[in-house]
Amino acid sequence: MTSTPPLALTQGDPAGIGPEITLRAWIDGRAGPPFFVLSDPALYEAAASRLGLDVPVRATSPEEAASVFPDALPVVPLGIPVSAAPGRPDPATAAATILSIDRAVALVREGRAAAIVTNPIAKHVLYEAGFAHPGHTEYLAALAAEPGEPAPMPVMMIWSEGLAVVPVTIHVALREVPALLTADLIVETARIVAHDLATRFGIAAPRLALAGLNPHAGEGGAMGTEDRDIVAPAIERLRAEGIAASGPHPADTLFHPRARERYDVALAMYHDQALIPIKTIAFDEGVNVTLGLPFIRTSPDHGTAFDIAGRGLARADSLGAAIGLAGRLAARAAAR
Ligand SMILES: NC(=O)C1=CN([C@@H]2O[C@H](COP(=O)(O)OP(=O)(O)OC[C@H]3O[C@@H](n4cnc5c(N)ncnc54)[C@H](O)[C@@H]3O)[C@@H](O)[C@H]2O)C=CC1
Ligand SMILES: NCC(=O)COP(=O)(O)O
Repeated sequence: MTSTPPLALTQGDPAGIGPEITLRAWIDGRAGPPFFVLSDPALYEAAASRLGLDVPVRATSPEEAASVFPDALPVVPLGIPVSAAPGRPDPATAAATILSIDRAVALVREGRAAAIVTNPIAKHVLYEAGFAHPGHTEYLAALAAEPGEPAPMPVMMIWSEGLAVVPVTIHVALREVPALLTADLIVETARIVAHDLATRFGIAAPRLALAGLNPHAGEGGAMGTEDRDIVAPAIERLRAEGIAASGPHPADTLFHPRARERYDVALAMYHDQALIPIKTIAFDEGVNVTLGLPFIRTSPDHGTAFDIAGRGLARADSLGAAIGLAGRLAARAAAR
C-alpha cells in the first residue's frame, strides 16, 4: 500500500501574509496532513525571525517532505531568491509567485503531491508583471488543459461547514455580469458543482439553490428579465437531468440560518453575491475550492492582507481549514 504524498503549498505574494500564515499553519498543523511549500527557504527564515516564531525551516524535496515535516517546515526551493518587505508588494517577485503555482501543478499531476493549497496572490501585482489570467481559478484551469485540448471550465466554490457558495460569474466587472449570464453557463456550472460534490465531497444527491440576479428574483420581470428568461429555464434543464436545483430565489433571503438548512450549496450569479454572505458568516473558516479540475486545489478565502502583513496579526485559521480540507479530499480520492 502506498501512502498519500504531502500537500503542495504555493508561496503566494511574498509581501502579503502568506509566509507568516504558512509558518503558523505548520505550528498548528503538525497533527494534520503533511505539506511542503514551494518557495525560497530564506523567505520563511526571515519571516520566522521577524515574528519571533520558533520554526525550523529545511530545504528538501517533495519525496523527503513528509519525513521532514514533524521537525521543520519543508521548503522545496524554486531556485529563485525571494525576499519581500511585508506590506510592500513588488511586481519583481511575480515570477517566483507564478513559478510556485506552475511547480505545484506539475507535482500534483506527477503524483508527487496529493493536492495544491494556494497562498493568496494580489492580482494587480501579477497583472503589472504581465500575468494574463484573472486569478488562480482561471490560471489553474489553463494549466490543467491537456495538449491540444481546451482548458476545463473551473468553478469557484467557497466552502465552510455551515455554508457553501458558488459564484456563476467570477472575476468580472459587475456591469459585464448580465451579458455573461446565459442558461448554458448556469447549467454547465451547476453540473460541475453537482458532479464534484458527489464525487469529491461524498454528497450523493446535492441540493443546489440558485439565487436570482435581480431584487426579488426579478419580481416576475418587473425588476429585470434575466431571472425569468435565463435562470428559471436553466433550473428547468437541470431538474430534467435529475439535479436537485431550486430557485431562482431572491438572494436577500437565501442565506439566513433556516434558509441554509434547505440546500447544500448556493449558486450566486456574481462574485460578491456569493462571497459577502460566506465571508460574513465564516471568514476564518472559509475555504476556496476550485471544482472542475483534474486535481484538488484549495485556498484560504482571504487575500494578501497587506495592511497587516509582517505584524503578527494574521490568523492562519482559513489556511489551516484549506489544508485540512485538501487532506480530506485527497484521502477520499485515494480511497476511491
Ligand atoms: N485566493 C487569493 O489569492 C485571493 C487574493 N486576493 C487578493 O488580495 C488582495 C487584497 O484583497 P482585499 O480585498 O484587501 O482582501 P483581504 O482578504 O486581503 O483583506 C481584507 C481584510 O481582512 C483582513 N484579513 C485578511 N486575511 C486575514 C487573516 N488571515 N487574519 C486576519 N485578518 C485578515 C485584512 O487585514 C483586511 O483588513 C487583492 O489584491 C486580491 O486580489 C483576495 C482574495 C483571495
Ligand atoms: N475573492 C476570491 C478570489 O479572488 C480568489 O481568487 P483565486 O485567486 O482563487 O482565483
